[in-house]
Amino acid sequence: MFTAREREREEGRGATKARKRASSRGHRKPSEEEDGSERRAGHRIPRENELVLIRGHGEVLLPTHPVHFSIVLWVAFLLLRRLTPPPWLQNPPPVAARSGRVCEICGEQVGPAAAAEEGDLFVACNECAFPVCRPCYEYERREGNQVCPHCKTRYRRLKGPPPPPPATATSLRRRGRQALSRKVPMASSKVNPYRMAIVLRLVALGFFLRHRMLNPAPDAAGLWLTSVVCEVWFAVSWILDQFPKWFPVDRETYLDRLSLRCDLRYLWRREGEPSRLAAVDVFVSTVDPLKEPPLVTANTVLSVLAVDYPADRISCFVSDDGAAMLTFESLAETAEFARRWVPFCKRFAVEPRAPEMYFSQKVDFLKDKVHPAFVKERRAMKREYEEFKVRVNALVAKAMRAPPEGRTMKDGTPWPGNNLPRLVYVSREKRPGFDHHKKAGAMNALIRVSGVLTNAPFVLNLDCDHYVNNSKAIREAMCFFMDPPAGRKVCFVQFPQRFDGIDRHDRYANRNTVFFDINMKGLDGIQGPAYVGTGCVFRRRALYGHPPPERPRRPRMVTCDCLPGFGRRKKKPDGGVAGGGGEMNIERRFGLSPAFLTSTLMDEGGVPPCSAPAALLREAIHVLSCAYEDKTEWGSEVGWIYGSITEDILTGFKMHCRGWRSVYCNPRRAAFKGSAPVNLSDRLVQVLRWALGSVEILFGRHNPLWYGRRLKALQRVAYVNTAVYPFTSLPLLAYCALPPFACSPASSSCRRLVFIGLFASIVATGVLELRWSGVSVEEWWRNEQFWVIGGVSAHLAAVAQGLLKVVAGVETRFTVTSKAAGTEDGGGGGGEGGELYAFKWTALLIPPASLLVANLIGVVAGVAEALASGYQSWGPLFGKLFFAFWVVVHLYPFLKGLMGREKKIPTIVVIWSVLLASIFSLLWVRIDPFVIRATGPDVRQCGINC
Ligand SMILES: O=c1ccn([C@@H]2O[C@H](COP(=O)(O)OP(=O)(O)O[C@H]3O[C@H](CO)[C@@H](O)[C@H](O)[C@H]3O)[C@@H](O)[C@H]2O)c(=O)[nH]1
Ligand SMILES: [Mn+2]
Ligand SMILES: [Zn+2]
Ligand SMILES: [Zn+2]
Repeated sequence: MFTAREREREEGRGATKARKRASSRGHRKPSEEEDGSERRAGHRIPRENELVLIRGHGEVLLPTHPVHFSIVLWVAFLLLRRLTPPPWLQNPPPVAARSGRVCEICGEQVGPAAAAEEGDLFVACNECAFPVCRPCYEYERREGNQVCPHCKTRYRRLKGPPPPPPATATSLRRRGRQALSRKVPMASSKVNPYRMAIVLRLVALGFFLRHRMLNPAPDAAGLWLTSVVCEVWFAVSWILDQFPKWFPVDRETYLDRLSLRCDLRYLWRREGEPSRLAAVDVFVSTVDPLKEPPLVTANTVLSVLAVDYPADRISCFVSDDGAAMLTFESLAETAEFARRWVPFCKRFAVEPRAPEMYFSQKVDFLKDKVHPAFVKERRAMKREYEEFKVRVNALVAKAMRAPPEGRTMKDGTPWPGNNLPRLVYVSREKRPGFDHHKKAGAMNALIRVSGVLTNAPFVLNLDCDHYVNNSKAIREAMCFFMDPPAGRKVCFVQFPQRFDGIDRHDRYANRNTVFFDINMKGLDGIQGPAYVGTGCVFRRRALYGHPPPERPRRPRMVTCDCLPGFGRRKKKPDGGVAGGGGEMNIERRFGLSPAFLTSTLMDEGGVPPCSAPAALLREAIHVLSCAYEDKTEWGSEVGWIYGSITEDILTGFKMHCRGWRSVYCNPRRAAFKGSAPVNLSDRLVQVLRWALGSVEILFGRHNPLWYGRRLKALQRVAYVNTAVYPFTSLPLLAYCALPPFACSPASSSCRRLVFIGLFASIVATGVLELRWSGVSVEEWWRNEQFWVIGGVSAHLAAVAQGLLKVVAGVETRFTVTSKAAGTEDGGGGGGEGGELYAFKWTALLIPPASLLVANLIGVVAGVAEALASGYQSWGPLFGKLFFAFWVVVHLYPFLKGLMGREKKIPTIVVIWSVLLASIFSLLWVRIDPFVIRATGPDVRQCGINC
């Protein structure tokens, strides 16, 4: 309820604060420092900390306010259906229903539950309801392997007839105690062959390396040694990548059961009794309104505010790291527009709830929507959104041209009512001389502010471009957190990153499906997925550096109005505060804000009821000051962890080290969607940043090789892989650059066998991996290609920069990726607008371009030479050609990216690469570092017996 003016009054009053604020900038001057152009020059401009609490109210559609409106509708719905819950509230459709209730073992009809009865069908497995007839079931229990053939749950003895009754509201309520989620191991028919292939590949690799080591080439020792070192490194990096994928799992959530536990009671709750769903603070980070257009952030915020969750349990905090007037003003517009948008979304249950994406969907929006008012409302809404866009874009235009007389603050009038989720704009203080720690610093500022203002026990973190695509996403996460025994050990629930607006063929592997659908599922079977920076719901306690609760307590068999193991714990904090607490300790840990310290002690979240808004606000500004974290454990033990620009990996790693587990949640409708860099240069810069962050982790305090007592072994392997993968770029470069490596190793039949075996096992693991994960061959291939492209450019640069940081202390920078505004250039699908072809010069383009040229020259020269010198040289040529070809096909998307739409390679790239390539080949011919000159006339013969 704070308007800008009130805020200024607040600030004016804080006399002590003003003293703390060093020197000249004692009061806020809305002058040229607000200017976008100055801000553009760099993000280090010291800014006053500012915080405005904006609260909107919902549009009244019915006598009740909008949140309750949907509930009222729902009650009516339930009553109409005589308390049979709506389909989405019922169990996930059992497999039986889908397959027509035919036994999956013998093909007979699945009979009735009890011999004497008609009606309900026999259900063998209470977990997944996989259709198995009673005779088959009996047989499986007596002589078979006694588990459900589908989900592998042990069959429980079914005494006599009682099958689970069909779902009714009453029975559902009784089942209210059931698990909210379930781990679904991959079908063993898919995973076991995969594991076998891995073992075979390991064996073949062993033979291959043994063969290579036992057969040195005496006349080309350098070449031989290099190749063996490279091959051993490739083998190691493969093992690091492979073994964490040994236990892949999927998960299933039961939103219906969650609803039942929380919403039904919410429905029938007494006046004033809050919902049972835990509160969630949503953090949205943005930094540069020019690269991250306000409309993108606005859409993300709108999708958060409209999420399918009780409004009083959601607060949205936007971190503006650029302290941009533009971001603030567009946010004020957004809050205003949300008053219409949110009720509309909830009333008609539209998806997604980011208006830009919603209105650009090319689907028949009338399908399945029978509500008579819908068409009219939708049209009106669309018009309003267009007007909103015009207003926001006008703000952007205004920000571009700085008025000479300086800017004035737009005055928000206080918004009456409070039916929307809270929306808070936060811009932390930054000053020269203070490291602001990039995104991690911004997130830590938000977690403190939110701790003071709302203190929800859960926190959702989103990048400004990652909007909520599935309005039930937060509920999905709650299915894991609120599951009594297992949920208490869960520190975060990570959703995969999915993207809009990527070109159809995903030329630069932006979707990252191999990572999100293979590696992450593998990790989920060990200790849990890594945190990837966005689309992640945290337990606040885990962010505060607490370890997981020690002994998981059995769920209490209690009356249904209590949530076992959740919310009613009356115990003291789990001794997480190092050394068991004490005021001194917790101050040293969290800093000197009494309000914040109090909030960390609130076991179930929330702020003390007596706190006055003005005092809270003052305290919120205090915890935003840039010196707040001095001599505290922020960034080292608490909150987002500093020291790497991939703060995400490090933050998740730290939690896993403390013994927490995380969960990977992959609902059918993607939970969140974001934008990815579209053109080659941006993509390379992004990959460079990630790789550099990894190198920083490797050289930092949190080296996964030894850090972390409670990290599981395979999880450690995965983190080691994350930290060392950029180094694979070195052998990769060697392999791509030295064609003579290509000497065919196949001369004796035994060697040939080893080679073929290796090759076959590589193909087999690949194919089987794709089979269990459902990733397509094209996606896999793009990933391989980009592994080479990124490897010989971005990863290489990352290794160099990382070493520079270690040796010379050169600080690393966070280059934000540009986000396309809206979906104009093909957003929802396609994305083949100008952006894809945009060419931006970066030095990262040089190495792959040189390699491309060198290998193309190699192919031509090789063929020419072979033609000149006759038959006998075709053998070795084949090997050379093979590898040159391998390099060229991998770099092909890179070539396409270079050529742009006009299919012309920019001159500068041509010059550079031809130069480098010719220097390189000259060196190669002249000096020939590896090949000791052979005696014969054929001087350029390769040293290895070929
Ligand atoms: O000083 C900074 C720099 C960045 N950001 C925010 O960080 C987010 C991620 O930046 P982006 O340029 O989109 O990077 P991506 O490579 O797309 O992001 C991935 O990788 C990052 C780590 O490198 C993670 O932080 C992100 O969550 C993850 O989505 C954006 O919301 C930015 O606004 C800040 O808040 N402050
Ligand atoms: Mn991003
Ligand atoms: Zn059968
Ligand atoms: Zn089953």
